Parts: sequence; C-alpha cells; structure tokens
Amino acid sequence: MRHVRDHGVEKTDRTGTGTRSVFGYQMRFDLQQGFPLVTTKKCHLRSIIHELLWFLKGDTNIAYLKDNGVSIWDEWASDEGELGPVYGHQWRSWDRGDGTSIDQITEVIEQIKTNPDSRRLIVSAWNPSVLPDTRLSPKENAAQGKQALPPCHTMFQFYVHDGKLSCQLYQRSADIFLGVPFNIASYALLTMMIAQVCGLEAGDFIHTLGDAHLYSNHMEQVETQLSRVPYPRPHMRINPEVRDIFSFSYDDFTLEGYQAHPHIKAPVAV
Ligand SMILES: Nc1nc(=O)c2c([nH]1)NC[C@@H]1CN(c3ccc(C(=O)N[C@@H](CCC(=O)O)C(=O)O)cc3)CN21
Ligand SMILES: O=c1ccn([C@H]2C[C@H](O)[C@@H](COP(=O)(O)O)O2)c(=O)[nH]1
Repeated sequence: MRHVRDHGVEKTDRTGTGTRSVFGYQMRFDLQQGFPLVTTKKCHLRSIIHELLWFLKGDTNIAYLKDNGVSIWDEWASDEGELGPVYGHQWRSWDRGDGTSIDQITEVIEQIKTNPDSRRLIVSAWNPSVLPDTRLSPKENAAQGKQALPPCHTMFQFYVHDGKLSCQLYQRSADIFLGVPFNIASYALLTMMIAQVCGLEAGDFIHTLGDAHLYSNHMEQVETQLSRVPYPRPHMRINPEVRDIFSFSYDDFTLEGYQAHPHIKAPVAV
C-alpha cells in the first residue's frame, strides 16, 4: 500500500473511479510465522472463509453466500444470483468443449501427492472462451452465461520441498485496499488446507500482482491505515481430522490471537 501510494502513477480504469497504480509487485508470507490476516484494519474473516468454501464447491451463484450473510459479490450478480462461469466453475469443471470437464483441484492434489517435484502444479481460472463482452455490464454478462468479471486471481502454482507446500498466485488486477487483504488470507488458507490433505506442512504463500492499484476514493482510508502500527500475526487452527479438500466446513477453522485496529469502511468500485 505504501509502495503504490509513493510510487504509483495516475491511471484511469474501467469503473471510472481513477487509481494510482504500479505494474508488477511481489510479496512473500511464511505461513509457519502465523496467519497473514491484515491487522491495521479489522478484516471480516467470515466472508473470506465462506467465499473460499463456495469456490471449492464449484458454486457460481451467490445464494450460498447470501445464506451465510456474505454480500461481497452482490453488485456483480444477475437477478437470479448468477455470476457466470467464474472461479468455482473453472476450478472444478473446466469445460473441455466435448461435453466433459476437468476438476483442476482434484487433479492438482493428486499430482502434489504422487509427483511433488512436478513443475506443472497449476490451476488456471483464466479461460479466454468465457470472458465477458466488455460492451455489457457485469450483470448482463452473467445473465448471458459469460463471466460477470474476468478472474482477478488468474492462476496459481504449487511447489513442494522439505515436506512443505508453497503456493504462488498471479493476480492480474489488485484493489489493494479492499480486495488484497481478502486475497492474501484466502490463498494462505487454501495453501494450509491443501497441505493438510496432502500430509504436508504449509510453506510460503507468494503473491505476485499485475496492476496493483489504490482507488482514488480510498486515499483517506489509506492514510489512516498507513498511520497504524501492525500487531503480531494471529494463528489459524484447522481441524486436523479433515483429510478431503471438499469436506471442510466453516466450523473447522479457528483464528486465535487476532488483535486488529478498528475496521475502515470504503466504497467498492463496480
Ligand atoms: N473494485 C473491486 N474490488 C474488489 O476487491 C473486488 C471487485 N471489485 N469485484 C469482485 C470481487 C468482490 N470482492 C470484494 C468486494 C467487496 C469487498 C468489501 O466491500 N469489503 C468490505 C466489507 C467486508 C464484508 O462485508 O465482509 C471490507 O471492509 O473489507 C471486498 C472484496 C473482491 N473483488
Ligand atoms: O479477488 C479480487 C477480485 C477483484 N479485485 C479487484 C481488482 C479490480 O479493482 C477489480 C476488477 O476490475 P477489472 O477491471 O476487471 O480489473 O476488482 C481484487 O482485487 N481481488
């Protein structure tokens, strides 16, 4: 956040809000050193966990999120609650085009277990054949079976060494104030969950950003957040009995020792 505030260039964007932006930035979090949930503002982990469980189900309708009080995808869904073939669909049922589909999550876990030195441990959500028509709104695209938004977290790769599982995410577009704290926690948790079901420890989460931006209407919030001193990292406990990636439920996660500064509200650019 500080890097983009100090070194970013002014850039217009799709939403008409305006941003300060840097192209290309990388962060690394050692998951043995605690759970990387931002402490300089209180983050709503409940939304993050439910969103991740919803991706893993292969679900693309906001009904599950709504039932669990999560509203972060409301602005982009069609009247029927559909988002089109977004993350859940690409992760669990990538369309081969011949009526069959690929469950990338099941396949990557199988490869991590049987071929841990593989350099092909990749899951991709970027599928050019279902990208939205940019002349239409997200809701209109979703209603027509296209993605409401092209995926922001486009692909991730795993790496196994010394009994530890690391994960690197390439995120093409990053809303540093609102989206990024969610994305870091979500992928840290996914890495821990996949490590557990593969009998590995969690290693590093590496977060590589493409267009890393601060929206112009978040600048006051950014100054508030940057004036705060971070607290030590909390710890995430995951029910150790779960051995199947699709069997996790909300109650299997307990965050311990999360001390955070007060929440900071900000408008989301649609
Ligand atoms: N401009 C923009 N930024 C994003 O981060 C984003 C999108 N659009 N579109 C798709 C998804 C939806 N995501 C979102 C959307 C809203 C919040 C948000 O408003 N967060 C508030 C409230 C949290 C809550 O209700 O749980 C926050 O203070 O973190 C966060 C992530 C991430 N993505
Ligand atoms: O997981 C997410 C999803 C979305 N974002 C942000 C990044 C951008 O600010 C918008 C998407 O707009 P595009 O014009 O499609 O890039 O949403 C995020 O940070 N994290």
